[in-house]
Amino acid sequence: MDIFSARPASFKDSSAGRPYHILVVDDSPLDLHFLLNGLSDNFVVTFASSAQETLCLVNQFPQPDIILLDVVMPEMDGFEICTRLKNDENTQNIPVIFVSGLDATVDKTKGFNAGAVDYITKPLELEELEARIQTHIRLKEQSQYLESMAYFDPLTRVANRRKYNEVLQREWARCIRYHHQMSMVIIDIDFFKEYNDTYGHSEGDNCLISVARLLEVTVGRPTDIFARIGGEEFVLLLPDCNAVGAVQKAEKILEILAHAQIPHENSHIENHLTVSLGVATMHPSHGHSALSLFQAADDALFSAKRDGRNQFAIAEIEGNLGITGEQARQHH
Ligand SMILES: Nc1nc2c(ncn2[C@@H]2O[C@H](COP(=O)(O)OP(=O)(O)OP(=O)(O)O)[C@@H](O)[C@H]2O)c(=O)[nH]1
Repeated sequence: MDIFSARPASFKDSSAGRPYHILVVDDSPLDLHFLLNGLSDNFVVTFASSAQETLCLVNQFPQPDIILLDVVMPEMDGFEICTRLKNDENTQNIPVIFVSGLDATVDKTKGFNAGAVDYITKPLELEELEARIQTHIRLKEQSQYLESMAYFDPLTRVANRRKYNEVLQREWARCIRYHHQMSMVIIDIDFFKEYNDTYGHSEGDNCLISVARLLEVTVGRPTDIFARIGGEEFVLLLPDCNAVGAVQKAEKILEILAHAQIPHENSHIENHLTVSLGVATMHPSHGHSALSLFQAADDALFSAKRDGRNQFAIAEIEGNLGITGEQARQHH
């Protein structure tokens, strides 16, 4: 789903461009099978009759949009299944509705405490069930939409500084744990003030969008992130990446921009748009914050600007934390 596209005007238009997928978990699903046949064609239904089958199906793509979960099940009851789904970051956002013959308040409360969004007692009314399912899917889509708005830059649609900061903190901790290196490349457009002055602010905006589209492809792994962290400043964060890999990324970025030839007649150094880059690699450790990696890359960026722009510079980091520029060049 394009996170910036308008939300569906009516429930008929699934934002995923397909019918919504309901996973029904029930050890004796015959009654439900019969009832759910009456659902509109906005939905497709899959059945699971055990905890094991459920935990397998929820991790298959595309994941269910919603789960209808029975309480009384052999081996593992519905409360336990729900708790497991909510404790797993891959499945915690799938809304769970309990569907049960147990109508005591204590059971309903237990269901909500396990993380369910609703608890419906049997016998079921199809119309009410469908209305509740629609409401919960809509609420989930709205909260997903709001969440993505908070994490993406509205102009370029790449991750914003907030998202970058969260990923940086998380990946820094992970690299400490596994003794992996982490690299960062800060990318700053050269003479962007002149670009705006020459072509106008609106063309400047379009230019930022073009640069984002061109450079986001340098993200190679699911843990990498490309973000806009300032007006004309982007960052490529590369967990589990050594200095040689980071230098290769910086070279690739220079190559992409040289190839794109975005006109910039007042750039002072070329007749097309260029960028300067600061590259840093560290062995994350408890004694240092993730900010030290950013600081090192930023200092390197300053050197690249000072030395003439349209180039990268590698951070010189003292001690056993960092990889010196000389080492990176030799490996390369
Ligand atoms: N169009 C547009 N311009 C922006 C945006 N954010 C920042 N800028 C402009 O980017 C320019 C950055 O200027 P400087 O920091 O002087 O940097 P520069 O001109 O690129 O010079 P060097 O970095 O030294 O090569 C300023 O003119 C800002 O107004 C934006 O969202 N859209």
